[in-house]
Amino acid sequence: MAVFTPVTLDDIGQWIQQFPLGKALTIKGIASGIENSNFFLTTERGEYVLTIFENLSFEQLPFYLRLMDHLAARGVLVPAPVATNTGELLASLHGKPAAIVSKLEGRSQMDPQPVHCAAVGAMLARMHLAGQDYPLQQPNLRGLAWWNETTPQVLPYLSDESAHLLRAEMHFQQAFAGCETYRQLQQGPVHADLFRNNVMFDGERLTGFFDFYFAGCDTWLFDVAVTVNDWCINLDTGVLDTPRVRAMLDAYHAVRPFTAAEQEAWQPMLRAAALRFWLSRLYDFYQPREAEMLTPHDPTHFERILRERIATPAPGLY
Ligand SMILES: Nc1ncnc2c1ncn2[C@@H]1O[C@H](COP(=O)(O)OP(=O)(O)OP(=O)(O)O)[C@@H](O)[C@H]1O
Ligand SMILES: N[C@@H](CCO)C(=O)O
Repeated sequence: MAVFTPVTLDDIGQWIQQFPLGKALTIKGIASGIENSNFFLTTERGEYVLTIFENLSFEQLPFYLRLMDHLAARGVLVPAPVATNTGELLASLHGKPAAIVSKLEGRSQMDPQPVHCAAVGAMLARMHLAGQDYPLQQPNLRGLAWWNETTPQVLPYLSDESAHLLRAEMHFQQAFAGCETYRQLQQGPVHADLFRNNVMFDGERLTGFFDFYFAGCDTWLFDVAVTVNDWCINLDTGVLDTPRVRAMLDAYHAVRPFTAAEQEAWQPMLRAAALRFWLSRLYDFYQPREAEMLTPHDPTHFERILRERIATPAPGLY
């Protein structure tokens, strides 16, 4: 469990009054999650999720919360932040930024079938389109600049073979990010971490995307690649499962058709998406933060996926 900042009902008795939610009735720490402290909160008005942000600042957070607000207002299924009585989406709790968002129904689908992948693909395309007129700008903070900064910090811990792969892939991705095809890719706000544990389903019905705290402005294709690399693979080998890949890409394409530049960039983008999570998992593994009972994710999973994407071409976008 990772509740970094404990909160009791007593702590929030007064605090909750700044929201139009009535009295707080129950609060319960949520066991999963490695970035923030999350709680299920029941008030007189309903069920919500309270998040205390452990790493993001008051300056950084409006980008994420206003994005969720923007998307929710346009019918994309995401948690809607609850504004305070003075219209703020953020409040301070135990000296840290905190927000209350609506609670999504359902649970994560950790063994997705093509029907789930299709629902995710269609909603992802809707999200990209709905984000087009989002006025705030923030780069993907886990993009190429962060990879450049992080690579030398993790290289000393790697075997020769893995270090060679990391160096070679960084060269490849630097060239890719500078090429003409890359420049033609559509960009906008992206989720950037749309793994199975960040989507809720009620049976086959998608009820929402959540955990937007890695979102930023990046290519839409990067978002698609991150999502395919988690939803549409054999988890033991990293090999893509064609029926799930097709279901996700076809459903996306039906809402927001992929472009020729995106088709050309697809194979390197799948590698970029694998590299991003290999690097962040290496970083978390070798530079662990202090946290209660925190288990870092396994970096070798994404090393395996990266090797597989280099070795085997993925099905095309369309
Ligand atoms: N809006 C929501 N509705 C319902 N459940 C939610 C919501 N937000 C978070 N949760 C629950 O809280 C858990 C942890 O949330 P979240 O994934 O955002 O945490 P995190 O610390 O950012 O973790 P990580 O980055 O590892 O995914 C989720 O697995 C989910 O069960
Ligand atoms: N989805 C990330 C964790 C951060 O949300 C990972 O699996 O490495």
